[in-house]
Amino acid sequence: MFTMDSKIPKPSYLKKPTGPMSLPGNARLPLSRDLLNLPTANSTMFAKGRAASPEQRSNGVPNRAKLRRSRSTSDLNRPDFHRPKHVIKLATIPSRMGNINAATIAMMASSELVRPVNGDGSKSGAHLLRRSRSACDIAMKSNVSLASSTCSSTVSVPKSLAGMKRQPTMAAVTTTRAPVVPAKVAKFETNPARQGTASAASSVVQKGAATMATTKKAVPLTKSTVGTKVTSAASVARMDSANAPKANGAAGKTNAKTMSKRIPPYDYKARFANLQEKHKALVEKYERLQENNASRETLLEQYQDCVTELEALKCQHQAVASDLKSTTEENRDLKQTSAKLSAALQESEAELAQYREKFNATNTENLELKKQLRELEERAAFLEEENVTLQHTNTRNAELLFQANIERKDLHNMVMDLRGNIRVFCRVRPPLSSEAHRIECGWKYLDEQSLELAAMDGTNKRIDFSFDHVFHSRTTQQDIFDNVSPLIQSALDGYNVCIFAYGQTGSGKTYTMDGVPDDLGVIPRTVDLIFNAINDYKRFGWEYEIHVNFLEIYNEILYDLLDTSGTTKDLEIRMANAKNKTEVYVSNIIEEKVESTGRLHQLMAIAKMNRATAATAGNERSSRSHAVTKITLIGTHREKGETCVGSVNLVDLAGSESPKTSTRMDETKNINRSLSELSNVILALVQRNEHIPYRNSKLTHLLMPSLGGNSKTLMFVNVAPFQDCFTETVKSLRFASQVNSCKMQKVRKNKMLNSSSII
Ligand SMILES: Nc1ncnc2c1ncn2[C@@H]1O[C@H](COP(=O)(O)OP(=O)(O)OP(=O)(O)O)[C@@H](O)[C@H]1O
Repeated sequence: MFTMDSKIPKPSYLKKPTGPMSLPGNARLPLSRDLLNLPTANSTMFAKGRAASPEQRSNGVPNRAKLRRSRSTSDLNRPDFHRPKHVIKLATIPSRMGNINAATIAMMASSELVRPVNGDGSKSGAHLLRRSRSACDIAMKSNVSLASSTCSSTVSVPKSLAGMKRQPTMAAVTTTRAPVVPAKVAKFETNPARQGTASAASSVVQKGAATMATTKKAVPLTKSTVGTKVTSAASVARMDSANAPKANGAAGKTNAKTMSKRIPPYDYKARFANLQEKHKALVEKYERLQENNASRETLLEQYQDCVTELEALKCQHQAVASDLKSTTEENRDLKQTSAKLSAALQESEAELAQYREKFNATNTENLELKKQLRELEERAAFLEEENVTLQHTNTRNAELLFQANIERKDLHNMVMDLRGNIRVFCRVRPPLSSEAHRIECGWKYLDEQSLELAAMDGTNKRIDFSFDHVFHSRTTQQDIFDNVSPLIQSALDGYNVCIFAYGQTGSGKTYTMDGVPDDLGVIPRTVDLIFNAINDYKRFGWEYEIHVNFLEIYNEILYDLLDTSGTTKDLEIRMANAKNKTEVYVSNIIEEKVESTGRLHQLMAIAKMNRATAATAGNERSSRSHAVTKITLIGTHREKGETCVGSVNLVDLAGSESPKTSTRMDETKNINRSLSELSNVILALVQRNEHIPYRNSKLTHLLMPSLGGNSKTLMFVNVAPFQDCFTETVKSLRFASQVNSCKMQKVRKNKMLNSSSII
């Protein structure tokens, strides 16, 4: 039986194995007898009890030593079993311990090639053997768990493996877990109880290969590397599985021999032979282990390569992770941008929808407008045709109107001729409020053209006068102008018109001609009428230019009333180069072209300020000069190529004054003389004398074109209503009555006359 504590001396050539098989520190290998007691069927064997020894089976007498060992072995599974404190805890020994084949250890133990040694090198006692057997049992049991733990640690402890690459000691071997896994699995393939563990290990290997394959998908591993790993793991598994039956077979043979043939202790020869066989088996085992170790070193190198490659893959993984992170961030930014773009797109779509609605509305409106445009175009075409027709009609009507206007002018002139080329209007002014104390003459207005003047001096003297029109003291300025305006119309038709006021000082001449601001006289009303008339004449195709000058004759000297320079100019009345020698003009006089009523009124105000005035017996502000306002009207009809030039001479004569009452005799004499010359000229015209004394005075010379021949003359004879003016009144009325009775020859219209030659 087992003689682990045999006293047989060891052969000298049997030495304790050193080197790769030596155990470090206090670690020890289990004895062969312990290994022989390992359960071979299943782990429950320990629970069922101790296996019977051959001695027990043969004679039933138990060996006490065996019983103690058996009990010790079985005690491992007993709940009340207590492990000695100084025994090394084999559970913490790395899996390399489990790589030692049980049969090999048994052989070593039986041949005492390996004996447990304490730390001090002394042989262990019986209790150590018991512990060794128990430890071996535990180691056997722990192989199951170590198998899985080894598999699980193949990846998690690569560095420890790297450090123990080439250390054949048990400690180094035990830490080299990853390559051992297949061999361990192979060792237990013969044990049915451990086949499950082996298959689990195989599955672990397959899982490892699968993991590598998965890693290949995730990380670009080289195909050859993965294949080498898997192949190496599989080869180790195959190799160990191939070796395991041999080792188990050797151990089985030894056990069988030991169990079948008991070598007596004294049979040294047999024991030596037995030991030789065991030695031989151990040597073979050792060689196989060397081979396995070499393969494991290869595996370690491959593992190192894998680790290196794994580090590279980690670097790649980090790079890929970094790329993934940046890509993720970029993806996030792109998502944000995409969200913004989506929102903007939605807004744009909404806006587009609004624009489409507007477009549709506008399109509809456009269609409607096009329809209206077509209608308007048709309407325009129709109106164009109608316009052409109307233009023809208008042209014809314009021609008719032009001819009618000519006829009207002729008729108007005929009427004027019938009324007389020189007409006389008599106007009696009313007494002023300040003149209530003055005695009036007896005024009896027989009709519109005659009156009876009665002296209120007690003589009862009555004198009848007839004129073209008699205006009593209550006659308004408008009534006066209504009777004057036909002559202004004649001026627009191309005739020379002269309107003057004759009478005693203070009789109302200036009032009649200029008027007062609240009640305008003939001259301003004439200006307004002219500008209104030329606007109407535009419809007949006539365009008019208006030229104006203001002249004053004071003491037989000519003055320009528009000259505000203060210098005295030499104004001379000169004859125009004309056939009839009746056309005159004034040299060096300012003649302004007027285009508005306002401007003409402005010039009239300037002339009025420059006119000489002084107080007289009959007028506090008497006009002591003859004022002549000349308005020249030049009409042009471009279509007909006709031009007509007319003029209006508006004369406010200085008032005649009795020398008895005059304080300025020279002035009065000049005034009275010029008025007398005017009377002579008019009487000469009336009497159709051959010689007309125009040149006897500046006034008659200036008015020569307007007093005879081509002219229409209107004379206002103004009289004061008072008895103290009776003599001067009768004198004026008699002169006027004489003028009224004269017959002037038929006048002719101005044609194509030079403005400078017309006066
Ligand atoms: N028809 C009238 N109605 C009311 N007042 C009038 C009328 N005629 C003249 N007068 C007033 O009589 C006064 C004298 O008239 P005005 O100055 O016109 O006389 P005259 O003939 O021009 O005198 P002179 O010859 O001295 O210049 C003025 O105060 C004027 O306002």
